Amino acid sequence: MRLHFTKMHGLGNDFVVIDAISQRLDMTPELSRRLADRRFGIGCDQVLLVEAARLPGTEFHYRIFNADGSEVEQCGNGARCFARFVRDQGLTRSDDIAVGTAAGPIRLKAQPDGQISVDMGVPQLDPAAIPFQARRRAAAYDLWQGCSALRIGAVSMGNPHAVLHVEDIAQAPVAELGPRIECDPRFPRRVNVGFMQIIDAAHIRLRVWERGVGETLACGTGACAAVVIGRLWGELDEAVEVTLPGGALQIQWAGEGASVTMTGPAARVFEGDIEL
Ligand SMILES: N[C@H](CCC[C@H](N)C(=O)O)C(=O)O
Repeated sequence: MRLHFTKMHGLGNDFVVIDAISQRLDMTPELSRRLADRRFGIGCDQVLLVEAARLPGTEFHYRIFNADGSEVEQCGNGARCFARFVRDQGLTRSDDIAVGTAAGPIRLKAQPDGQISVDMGVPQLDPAAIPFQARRRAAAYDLWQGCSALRIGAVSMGNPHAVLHVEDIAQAPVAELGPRIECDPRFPRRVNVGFMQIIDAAHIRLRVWERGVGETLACGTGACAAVVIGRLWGELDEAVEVTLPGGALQIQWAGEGASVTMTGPAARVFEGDIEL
């Protein structure tokens, strides 16, 4: 079976994007691992499927698979690439595209400068919605005890995120703490882990250990999660520039009950066919 794909990225967080409307595709964890494999497949952080709409009021359905084969609820950088893909492929002429995801509908807006703005929905802070095991909701939680005690924020952007504060992003223990927190039993569906250095109230630097992938060059939902937690900690304004290793995203969040808006680029790298 031959499968046509487009390789894309959002600030270096890279994707294999597949039109699963014009191509018949039964995606499995094994197939998504194969496509994501950087030696035996095409190579990417996530595989994104463009499917026919399932919800009234949406134009498409958007599915996301991590490199480890796990299907997940949301991907922010991928959403921007999704918008560019469906417009470039002529699958829509809209510049304001409603898309269904496992986490519910999101809105993708093509900006005149070529960037894409995404309404990422309202962040969920109740532990049960993240999900995260805690007796009650709090702006910060103690993870682990004793000398390895950590203070984290926890939030869902449709997918689960833990956020911790670091003094120097370059020295952040991403490889050491990322996998340990990702698989901590208090996160029953595992978790993405953001390491945030606050530069000032309108600018942070961020590195993210992504659930199911490892450290990526950028994480869109991670940038949203970090701004939400930073605001809850009273340290960030409504509009924040988030600088990740792969580049910068603009995040806006007016506060509890409001949607988070993310704006940034989406790039096409190449198209190809793979024999399966
Ligand atoms: N690793 C994430 C999915 C991709 C998120 C990221 N690539 C983004 O841009 O939001 C998870 O397991 O929830």
